[in-house]
Parts: sequence; C-alpha cells; structure tokens
Amino acid sequence: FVSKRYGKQYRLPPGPPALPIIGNLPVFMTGKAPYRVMKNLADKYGSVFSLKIGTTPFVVLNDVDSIREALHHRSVDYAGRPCLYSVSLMSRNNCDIVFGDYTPGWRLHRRATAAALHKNIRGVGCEAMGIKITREAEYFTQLLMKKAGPVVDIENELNLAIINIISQLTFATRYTLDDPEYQALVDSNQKFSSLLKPGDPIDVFPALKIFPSKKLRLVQELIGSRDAILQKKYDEHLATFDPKSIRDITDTLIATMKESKDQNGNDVFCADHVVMATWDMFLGGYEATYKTIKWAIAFLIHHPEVQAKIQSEMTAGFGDRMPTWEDRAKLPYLEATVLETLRQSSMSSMNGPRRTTCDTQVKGYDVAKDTTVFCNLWWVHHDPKNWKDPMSFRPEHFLTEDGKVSVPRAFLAFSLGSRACIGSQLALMQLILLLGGLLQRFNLRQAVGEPLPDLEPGSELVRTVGDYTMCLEVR
Ligand code: HEM
Repeated sequence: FVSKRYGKQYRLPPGPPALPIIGNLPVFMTGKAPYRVMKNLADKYGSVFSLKIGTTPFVVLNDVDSIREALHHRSVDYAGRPCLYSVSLMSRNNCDIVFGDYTPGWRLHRRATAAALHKNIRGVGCEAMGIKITREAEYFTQLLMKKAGPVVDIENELNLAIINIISQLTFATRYTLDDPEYQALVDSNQKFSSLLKPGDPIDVFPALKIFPSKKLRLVQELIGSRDAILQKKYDEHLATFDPKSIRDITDTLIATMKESKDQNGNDVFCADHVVMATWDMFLGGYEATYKTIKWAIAFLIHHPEVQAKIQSEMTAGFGDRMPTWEDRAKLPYLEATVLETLRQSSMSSMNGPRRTTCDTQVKGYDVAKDTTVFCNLWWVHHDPKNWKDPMSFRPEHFLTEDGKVSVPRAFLAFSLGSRACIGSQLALMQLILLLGGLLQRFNLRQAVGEPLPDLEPGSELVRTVGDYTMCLEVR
C-alpha cells in the first residue's frame, strides 16, 4: 500500500483491487445497502480503506476516531464536496450550501444562511420558532383528533405540520392540506431526494450527458416545478421587501444580499444564492425531519413502555398542556428518545460525501487532494465498541445514571466540522415538540389487524422506514 510520486513515498489506505474503467463500481451493484457493504469491507481491509468508482478515488472511514480526526481536527482539508453533474444542474451550478464546494463564496453563503436561521429561530425581530412549532403541534394533534381510531395513517398530517414549520420559517406562509402549492412543494421535495442516488452513470461518466436520458428529463421537470414555487416566493419577497420589517429567512437573506460586496464593490451574494438557500431549508428542514419523526413513531409503537415514561415525565413537569421549548430541561427522557431515534435510524447512513481540498492524512494514511470521502455513520452508531447493546432501542444510551441527557462522542447524526448540519437545533426543536405534543394527546399502538411497523429499511443510502398504519388512542 505504499506508492511513490515525485520521489516521495505515500502510505495509501488499503482496499479491494479495482477493475479497469469501472473501478470498484460492482461492489455497489449487489443489491445490499452500501453502508453494510462498507462495514464488510472494513472487516477485511481495516476501518479506513479506499475504492475507485470509475476513475474517481474514494476513501471510506468506518470508526469514530478516524471520522473525528478527518471532519473535526482536519476540518478544512475534508470540507469540499465532489461535483456531480446531476447535482450541479439541480443546485444552479452549485449555488446552494448542501452541494456547493468549499470556496470563499460558499463560506460566506453558509455563514449568512446559518446566521439567518439562528436569528429566525431565536425570534430576532419576529416570533421565536419554539412558539410557532408548539402552535403547529397543536394544529397537528387537532387534525388527528378527527381521525383517531384502530387503523390510522398520519402521513398527510405529519407532512403538513413539517412543511408548515419550514415554510413559516422561510416564507412566513402556512398551508392547508388542500392547497395545490402545498402539494406541489411536497411532491418536488420527495422526488428530488429520490434522484440523489450514488453511482448514477451520468455522474460517474458525465460525458453521457450528450445522450437523452430519463434521469436528466426528470431532473429538468423537477427543477421547473420547484422553481415555480421558490423563485415566485423570492420575487414576491423582493418586491415587498422592507428592511425595517423582516418577515422570515428569505427577507434576512435579501438584506444580506443587498449589503454584500467584495473588496472591489462587486456583488458576491446573488438571487440564486437566496433561492438555493431556501431550497436547502426544505431539503434539510423538511425531508430529514419528516423521515426522522416517522422513524421515531415507528420505534414508539414498538415500545409502549417508552411512551409511558415520556407521558409521566410531561405530567410531572407541566400537567396536560402542550410542551413548549422552555420545558426542554424537564424532558430529558423525551430528548434521549429523540437522540436514540437519530442513532438507531442513522438516516444519513454515510454522511454527505466530502472532497479533500488538499493532500492530507487520516490515521497515518495519505489521502490525495480531490478524493471523495464517505463516513459510515450507520456503523459508528451500531458498533458494539461504542454502544452497549447497539441493536436495541434504548433511550438510556443518552442518559446518565441520575437521568440527565448525555451525548456520547460516537453520536454523529448531525456530522462534524465546517460542514456539520446547520439545522441541528431546529431539528431537535421540531422532534421534541411534535413528538411531545403527539404523546400528550394520544397513545400510539399497533394498528388493529395490521403488522407492527417494519424497522428494516430497503437498501437505499438514505435509511427510510417503510409506510405503516397505527391505532391512535385518545388519552
Ligand atoms: C433530523 C433532522 C436532520 C438530520 C439528521 C440532519 C443531518 C445532516 C447531515 C448528516 C448533514 C451532512 C453534513 C456533512 O456533510 O458532513 C447535514 C447537512 C445539512 N443540513 Fe441537516 N439534518 C437535519 C435537519 C436539518 C434542518 C432542520 C436543516 C435546516 C433547516 C438542515 C440543514 C442542513 C444544511 C444546509 C446542510 C449542509 C451543510 C453543509 O454542507 O455545509 N438540516 N444535515
């Protein structure tokens, strides 16, 4: 595993032999979930190993120490994103945060968007997000009251609650279930995430873009339907913008856009950056949170004893009213249940792909500039070296003996370093307040005559629990 370049010796991570042209692409074609395949390769080659997909080099990190070293201690070295052709189309040539590469312009964009998000969460010049989410939890449970019964599907109501939280934050707008704009927003978000598949031929061999393909047609259709909403919202905000009355994140970002100039007086933050940041709010804020709550409810149906503990905690803390963000300190068991859901589900199983921005190292191995790096968060969250009884759903993984919340260093659901999730606080607020509100009003039980939710997801990179129904018992 020692290679020589320009007379210098490099110690490269080991890995399976690669075929000409396609490299190790066949390892992704077994039908097995990629994070399981990576764990099996780690057993054979060690927790840091390398692969090639087409001609692109990949390094996969499978243990908490190497991930912390790379993403935290060498944060900037690992802060790039690989540029995928399909993604650059969707993100207006990488003008967004999630997919954009690590450049001075991107850093400004991320800083401005994170600042806008935190101002709106705290409620600087507008109502704080905690209040909005508690109110949304109230609407959510009122809609469910009409549906309670032995076999209930809550998908539509849950979708609506989360879209409404994100669209209040982003556009100061709420929807009803029958609003066509709401339906279009849900459809375009769900279809976009289904297009983000690793190893797609168009991304491995971008020269294929000259041939018509179903994927590219779908990407173009979805860009059209997404922009019909996001661009329209931006145009409306710009036309009515008043710096003395900031309504939401879009206004906060428009204010930043109007102020941002580089040393030569050129604009460095344009309309595309604002529109793509609003897309990021939906990509992260809606999709990830929706999928995690769906996981949480599935685990809770399997574990009525966990529901009972959360309900007693709420009764002891503040009676039978809806929980607020100020109640968080009184709800350690609920918070631990949310963290355990994030660990067990490991929705973002391999983290976002990173690109090395320079020649660097990890665990004593050399990693060349422009290597794509994946982190096997699923395995770190299930490795018995890190967790006692890792396959069981136990909120106690996140509690000290005296019942206080404690987050172990192997918990990486929101990633680490200069590209860590900017929405982790908002995500926790949504998860704690929506789940708390739901359990305050209902017991969640196995649907009568139906199986328990299936907790084994398919083989996709984004681990998603399948659809299920439940028995919703009013308390
Ligand atoms: C349960 C909910 C969520 C989970 C599990 C989650 C997890 C993650 C993960 C693993 C990353 C990848 C970071 C990396 O590449 O290292 C990420 C990135 C990101 N998340 Fe979240 N996230 C959630 C909710 C949110 C919310 C609510 C927002 C905003 C409203 C958000 C916005 C973002 C953005 C903008 C990025 C890109 C950061 C960058 O590339 O610099 N996320 N998230």
